[in-house]
Amino acid sequence: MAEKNSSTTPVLSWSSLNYDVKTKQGSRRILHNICGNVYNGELVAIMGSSGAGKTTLLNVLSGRVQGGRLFGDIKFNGAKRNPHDFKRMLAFVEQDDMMYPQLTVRETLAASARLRLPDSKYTKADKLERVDTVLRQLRLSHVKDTFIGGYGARGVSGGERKRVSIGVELVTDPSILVLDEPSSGLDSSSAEMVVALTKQMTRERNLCTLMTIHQPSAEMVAQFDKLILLSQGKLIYMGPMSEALPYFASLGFPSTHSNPANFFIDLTTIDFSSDKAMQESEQHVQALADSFAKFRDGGGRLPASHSSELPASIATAQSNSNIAVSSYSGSEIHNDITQEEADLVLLEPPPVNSWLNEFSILLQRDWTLVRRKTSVLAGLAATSITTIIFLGFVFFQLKHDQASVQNRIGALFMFSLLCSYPIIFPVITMIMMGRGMLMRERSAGMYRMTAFFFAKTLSFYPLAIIPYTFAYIGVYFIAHLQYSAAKFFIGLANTYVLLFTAIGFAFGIAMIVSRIEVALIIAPVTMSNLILFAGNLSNSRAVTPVLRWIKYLCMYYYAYSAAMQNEFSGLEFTCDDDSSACYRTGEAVIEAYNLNAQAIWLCIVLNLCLGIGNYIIAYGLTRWLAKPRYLWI
Ligand SMILES: Nc1ncnc2c1ncn2[C@@H]1O[C@H](COP(=O)(O)OP(=O)(O)OP(=O)(O)O)[C@@H](O)[C@H]1O
Repeated sequence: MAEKNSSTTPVLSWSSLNYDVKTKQGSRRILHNICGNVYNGELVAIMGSSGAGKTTLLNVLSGRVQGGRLFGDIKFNGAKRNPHDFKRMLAFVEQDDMMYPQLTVRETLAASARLRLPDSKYTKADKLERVDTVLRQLRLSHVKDTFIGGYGARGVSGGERKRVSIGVELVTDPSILVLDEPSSGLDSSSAEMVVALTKQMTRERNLCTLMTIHQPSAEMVAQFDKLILLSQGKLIYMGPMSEALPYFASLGFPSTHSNPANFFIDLTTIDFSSDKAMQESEQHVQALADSFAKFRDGGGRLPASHSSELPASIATAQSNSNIAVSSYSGSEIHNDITQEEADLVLLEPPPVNSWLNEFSILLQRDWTLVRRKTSVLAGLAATSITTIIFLGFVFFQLKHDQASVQNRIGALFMFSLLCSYPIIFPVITMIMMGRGMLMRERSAGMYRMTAFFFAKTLSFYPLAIIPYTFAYIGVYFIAHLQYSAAKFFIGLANTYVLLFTAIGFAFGIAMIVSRIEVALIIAPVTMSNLILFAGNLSNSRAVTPVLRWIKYLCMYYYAYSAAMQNEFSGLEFTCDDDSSACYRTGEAVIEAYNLNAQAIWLCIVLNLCLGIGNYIIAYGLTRWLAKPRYLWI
C-alpha cells in the first residue's frame, strides 16, 4: 500500500491530460493538455465557469470518468497509480449527497466505518470511536441521532447533510479528499463552514484535498492554498491561490473585483451573447491558456515585484508546486485509453473484511431500512387484514356443494395473486431507490457484490413472510379450506416459495429497468400476462401451442397448480339436482383444469428453481450494472 510521502513529492500529479468524448458532431475535446499537482496538507480549488471542465477533471483525477478517450499521465506519490491502492486512499464526496434517508447520522457513518476499516487493525469499538471523533470534528454531534431524511421525510439541514457526506468518507484513512461542488445548494454561511471544516481536516490529517467550487465568497477563496482555473477545458492558471491575482496582473489583467472568484470567472467566461462576442472571448481564453503554458514552461515563477508574501506554513509546498509545474511542461503522453480497454481494467479494490462480516453489517443496515419503511409495513399489514376479511368472508366456511367448487378455485387463485402484487411493487421501489447508493459504495469498493445481494434479498423476507403468514392462517380457517395438518403446512410452504420467487422477480425488474416509473409499468404488465398462463383464466391444454411453454416460466402456474391439488385432492362434492355438469370429486376438478401435470412437491420445487433462476438473473444484472467501468491511466 502506498505510504504518505514527504512534501517534496506531490501526492497526486498529472500531466498532458487530454480527454475526448464522442458527440453527434464528432469527437470533442473536453480537457486540453492539463497538468498540475497537489501536496499533503493542501486545499486546492478547481474553478471556472459552467462547462469549463471542472467536474471532468475531478473525475479523471479520481479515476471515475466513463466513456470517451483519455490520455496523459497521472502519478500517485510519484509512481504510476495502482487502482486498488489508489481507490483505498481516495475519498470522493459526490455533489449529490446520496445517503439512506431512514438512517441516522451516526448510523450512516458507522456503516461506512464498519465496512471500510479493516477488522485486522480496528475493533468494533475503535471504529465507533472513530465515528464519534469525526462527528465532533465536523460539528455533527448534536444531530448524531437525527435521520438523514429526504424524499419528503424531515431530516438534517443541507449543510449538515453535506458534512455527513464528507464524514462518510473521512471515517476511513484517505490521503486524498475530493469534493465535487460541496457548496452547491447551500446558503453562504453553511458553504463557508463546509470549506472551513474541510480546510481544518486537510491540515489536521495532512490530506491533499481537491474541490470544484462555483462562486465562492472572498472568505472562502482565502481558505484555499492552490487554484486550478479552467476555461473551455483549458488550463488558465495552476498555482498558489495567493499568486493568482499577481499573475493575472502581470499579464495586464488587474483585478477589479473585491472577490477574486468573481474576477477569475469574469476573466474566463465565454460570452455567448453573439457569434462575434463568442469568438472574441474564445480567442481571449486561448490567449490566457497560451500565456499560462508559456509561464509554466518558463519555470512558473512570477517576477519578484508581483510575488506576494506566502504564509510560512504553506510556503514550502507552494514553492514545490511551482517546481513541479515546470517539470511537467515538456512531458510526453504516456498512456492512451479508451472505454473498450477500460472495461478490462479491474478497478475493484480487494475486500478489507471477511464476507461474513460484510454480510452481517449490510444485513443489519438493510433490515433497519426495511423496518423503518413504516408506510410499507403499514400497507402490508393492511393488505394482510383486507385479504383475511375479503377472501375469508366472501368464501366463508366453504361447504361441499358445487358452488364451493367455484369458490375454492376463486379463493386459491386470488390468494396467489395477492401474494405477489403487494410485495413486488414496494420491493422494486426500495431496490431502485438504493441503486445510486449501490453505485457509490461499489465505486469505493466498500463490499463484495454477493454480500450486498444476499443481505438485500434476505432483508425483504420478513416483510413478506410475516403479513402473509397471518393472511394465510386467517383465510385458511375462516374460509374453511380442507382441514389437515399436512395440507395446512404444504399450503404455507407453497405460499412462502411463491413469495421467494416473487421477490426474485422484483429484484430482476429493478435491475433491468433504469427508471422507477418504467419499472412500475413493466412489472404489472408482465405479471398480468403471466397470470394468463396460471391455469385459471385459460386451460393450459387449450392455449396456443406456440405460447404453451410460457407456463413453465410462470410462478403463478406452479403456485396455483400446487394449491389446487393440495386443496381439492381427497374432497367429495354433492351435486345439485338440476345440475347437468357436476364435479363429484376434487380430483375431477383438478383434471378439468388440467392442473395435475406435475405433482405438488414438483410444483413447489420447480417454483423454487424458477425463483433461484430469478435471483441468478437479478444478481448478474446487479453485478453488471454496478461494475465500475472507469477509464484509468
Ligand atoms: N460524456 C460527455 N459527452 C459530451 N459532452 C460532455 C461529456 N462530459 C462532459 N461534457 C461537456 O464537457 C464540458 C465540461 O463539463 P463539466 O461537467 O466538466 O463542466 P463543469 O465545469 O463541471 O460545469 P458545471 O460547473 O456547470 O458543473 C461541458 O460542456 C459538458 O457538456
